[in-house]
Amino acid sequence: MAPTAGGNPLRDPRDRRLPRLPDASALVVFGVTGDLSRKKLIPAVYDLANRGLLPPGFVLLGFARRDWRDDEPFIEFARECAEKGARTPFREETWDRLASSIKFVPGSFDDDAAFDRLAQTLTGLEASHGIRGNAAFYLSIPPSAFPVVLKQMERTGLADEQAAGGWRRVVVEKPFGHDQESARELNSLVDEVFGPADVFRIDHYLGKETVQNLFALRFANTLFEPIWNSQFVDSVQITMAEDVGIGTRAGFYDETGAARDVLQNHLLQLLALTAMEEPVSFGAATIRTEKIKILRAVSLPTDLDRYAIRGQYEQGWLAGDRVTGYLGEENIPPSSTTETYAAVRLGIETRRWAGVPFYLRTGKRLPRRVTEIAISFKQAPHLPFDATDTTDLGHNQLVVRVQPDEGVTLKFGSKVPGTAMEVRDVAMEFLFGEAFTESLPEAYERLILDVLLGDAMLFPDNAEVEESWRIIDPLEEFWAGRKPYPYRAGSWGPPAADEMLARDGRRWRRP
Ligand SMILES: NC(=O)C1=CN([C@@H]2O[C@H](COP(=O)(O)OP(=O)(O)OC[C@H]3O[C@@H](n4cnc5c(N)ncnc54)[C@H](OP(=O)(O)O)[C@@H]3O)[C@@H](O)[C@H]2O)C=CC1
Ligand SMILES: O=C1O[C@H](COP(=O)(O)O)[C@@H](O)[C@H](O)[C@H]1O
Repeated sequence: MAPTAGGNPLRDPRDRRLPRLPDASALVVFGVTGDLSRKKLIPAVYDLANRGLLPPGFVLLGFARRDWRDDEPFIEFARECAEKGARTPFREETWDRLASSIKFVPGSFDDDAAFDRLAQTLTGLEASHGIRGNAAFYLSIPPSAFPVVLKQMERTGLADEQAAGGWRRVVVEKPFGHDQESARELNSLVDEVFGPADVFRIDHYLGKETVQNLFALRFANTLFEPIWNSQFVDSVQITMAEDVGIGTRAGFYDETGAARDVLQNHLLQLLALTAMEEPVSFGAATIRTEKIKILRAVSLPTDLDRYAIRGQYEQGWLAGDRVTGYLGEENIPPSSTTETYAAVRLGIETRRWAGVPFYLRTGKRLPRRVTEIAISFKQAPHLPFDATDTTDLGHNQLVVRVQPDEGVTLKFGSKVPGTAMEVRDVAMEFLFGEAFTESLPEAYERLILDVLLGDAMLFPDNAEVEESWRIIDPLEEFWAGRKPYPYRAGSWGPPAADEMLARDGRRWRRP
């Protein structure tokens, strides 16, 4: 058996399908009553328990400002979240097992005594649940609270592995900073309190199976590599469209906007995975090395006025329902200029990608929820057909559908049956749901498990985060003080975004 770089050479490759079980440990969730925790984290913990992927001696420890004197109300709260949000069926047997390892500590982030109680509770879990000093701290809290919670952990020694006698890790939610400078400050604080190897900056898009499939598609096949470059690729479009509005997250969203919320992280990560070179092996360091090279090579258009478009939704119709405009949403100031849509043309200054535009767009209240990467290939250099109009012919396209309808589509020209030599585009489809019996796990299941296992491969590092802000900061500076273009809820964004592509002789794909 050939040795694999970075892994155990004696390991049978088939063993990779066997589940890995983390050490006995506690997952401490700050902000456990918040939106993310209710909808994603608690259900993901339940799903992991249901799949038998949590170790004996696992504890879920919630920290929040609720007047819950003992564990019971939190256990009830967590049960509701699991029943509502879990992907796998709700089973009393799984729940009973999990419920016996659910704990709660009430407190506010500025309350020293609460953090002291948290530290004591963790120490006590050694005797009651045998967690061996292992704990991961998940900061599912407003980004403005990251520093105070990190400082509390430093003060109480919660991050101190030697004192704990086990591992200590921290998971920091996005957005990581507000710009490059604040990201740098946060990076130095978090790396100082925990040590760089114990910091897991989460970007849940990397936990999606369909995003990881980019590695397989690109590096497990010979088919695509020879054409994955500027000689054959005309352009790349990365779309993350949402039909939802801002929901109950007005305070967070109005301070953040679409570019900081998802362009800086999810979309730039998708760009990096699409464009990066093959890593020498599959590990955190090697993958990060390739991603950072791409992020460093990203260039912004000189003409931001034409190639960086942002918008804000106005009232409109979605799936037959009338929906309010952004300025009419609860708790949004009527004069807000925060964008809910952003589109930009980026370049990648490398030999492989020189001259290939990467168009990125994201928006709320667009017609449907869809995330995809569409790679458009150049037209064949010669078309031997007697057709009057060949402009639309033979633009092959490979579309990686991240969600929904997870899969890959290959578009190519085919002869239309009949006596004439008429060619029309057809599509060849691969659907995860049809090809595999295994269902797709939620991103947070995979990422929480990886944190407990100490596997940082799917987590961006500090350099990636800072480099991403290097790309976003000039956009934010350019947009500051300018009003976003309005667009109707239920439309595909402001007309200025269509004009941006039309200027280049292209148009957005309608997914
Ligand atoms: N929601 C989502 O879909 C996503 C969120 N994220 C990120 O996850 C993080 C959490 O987001 P989200 O859950 O939406 O935010 P929420 O505002 O819904 O929740 C924040 C949580 O933090 C608690 N909290 C706030 N201030 C304090 C304080 N001073 N002391 C103690 N607890 C406090 C809140 O408690 P209380 O209820 O008492 O106010 C609540 O439990 C953010 O960084 C966000 O950017 C990332 C991706 C998606
Ligand atoms: O990070 C975020 O992602 C969600 C969308 O996530 P998805 O997995 O459902 O595509 C987005 O709604 C939110 O604004 C953003 O913070």
